[in-house]
Amino acid sequence: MSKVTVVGAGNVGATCANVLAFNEVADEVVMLDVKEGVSEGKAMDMMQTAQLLGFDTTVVGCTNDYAQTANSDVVVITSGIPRKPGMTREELIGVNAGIVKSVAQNILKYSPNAIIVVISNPMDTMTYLSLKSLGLPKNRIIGMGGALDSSRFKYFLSQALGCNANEVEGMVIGGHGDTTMIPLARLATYKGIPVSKLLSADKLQEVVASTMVGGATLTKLLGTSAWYAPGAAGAYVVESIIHNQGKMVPCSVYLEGEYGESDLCIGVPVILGKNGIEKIVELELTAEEKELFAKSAAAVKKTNEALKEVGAL
Ligand SMILES: NC(=O)C1=CN([C@@H]2O[C@H](COP(=O)(O)OP(=O)(O)OC[C@H]3O[C@@H](n4cnc5c(N)ncnc54)[C@H](O)[C@@H]3O)[C@@H](O)[C@H]2O)C=CC1
Ligand SMILES: O=C([O-])CC(=O)C(=O)O
Repeated sequence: MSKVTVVGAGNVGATCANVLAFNEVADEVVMLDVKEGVSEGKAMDMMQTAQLLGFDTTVVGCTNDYAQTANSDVVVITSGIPRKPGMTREELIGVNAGIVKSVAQNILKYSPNAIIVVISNPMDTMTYLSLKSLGLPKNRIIGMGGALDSSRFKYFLSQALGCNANEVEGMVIGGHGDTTMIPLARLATYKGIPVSKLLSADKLQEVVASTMVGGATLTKLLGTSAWYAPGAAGAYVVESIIHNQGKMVPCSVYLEGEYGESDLCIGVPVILGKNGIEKIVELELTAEEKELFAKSAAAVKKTNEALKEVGAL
């Protein structure tokens, strides 16, 4: 029996739960929200698609009843407010730090062995907060951002190349912020061919820039932040863990000297499996990439400092 809980049944949480159910990633998916009846309603709505879509996962909704989340293998935290056009993710810290901290503590009471996937923004800082306040081993606290950013990178590359996005490889490391993301253009390929051989330097720079502000662009169009790709990216990370897939996915994880950094959570490639983070992969970066990474880490650390100001740490 495998069980996943998704906390926050809003745009991202409900989409994530829906993808988990549709793909039969777990036997049971529990959605929990503070809004009376919303999780229950969305769970019932999803269960009424089971016959149409042909899945056997059971989706359960509850209003703030953590007993129903008991013994989850993986818990996804999406609770908190999203940004509005013109805002940065970092501006959400004041409201979201308190929400994420209390949710993480409640979760652990009922699922002491769960692996926790943090999605709420500012995600790297919320991952750091969860790790520090729960005191769990670092392999069990994973921030989701790189899976989404890499998917957007591959989308923009495929648009520039005029090819199928499934045939493009690429990774985004660094912080999950408009200015902290590092799309690794040097390592991106189309069917094994470096994209730098197929696109001009200017075009490639355009793709990198579009990827970095991918979330902001959608927020401007939608009036709130995106949810289809974020929810699917959350489900992708959960599936990699629950099905012990051993996939390499950039995730926000606690560094202790890797990439020359320590005491922060930031996006780097990791191998995901049944223990959560099975291994941190250390890429050989160029001097320029190393400099970008150091700058990104400094910015993430600065946001982490605000956790003390808002009384969360
Ligand atoms: N890491 C990433 O790649 C991404 C992160 N996000 C972030 O995910 C978060 C959620 O975004 P959306 O789903 O669009 O927002 P939303 O507003 O649609 O949903 C958030 C839900 O959290 C619930 N909630 C608030 N406090 C709660 C608590 N204490 N316990 C349980 N539930 C609680 C709300 O009632 C609401 O239903 C935001 O912080 C957003 O910035 C969004 C997209 C991508
Ligand atoms: O842009 C936002 O605020 C939400 C998010 O993290 C994303 O879609 O990448």
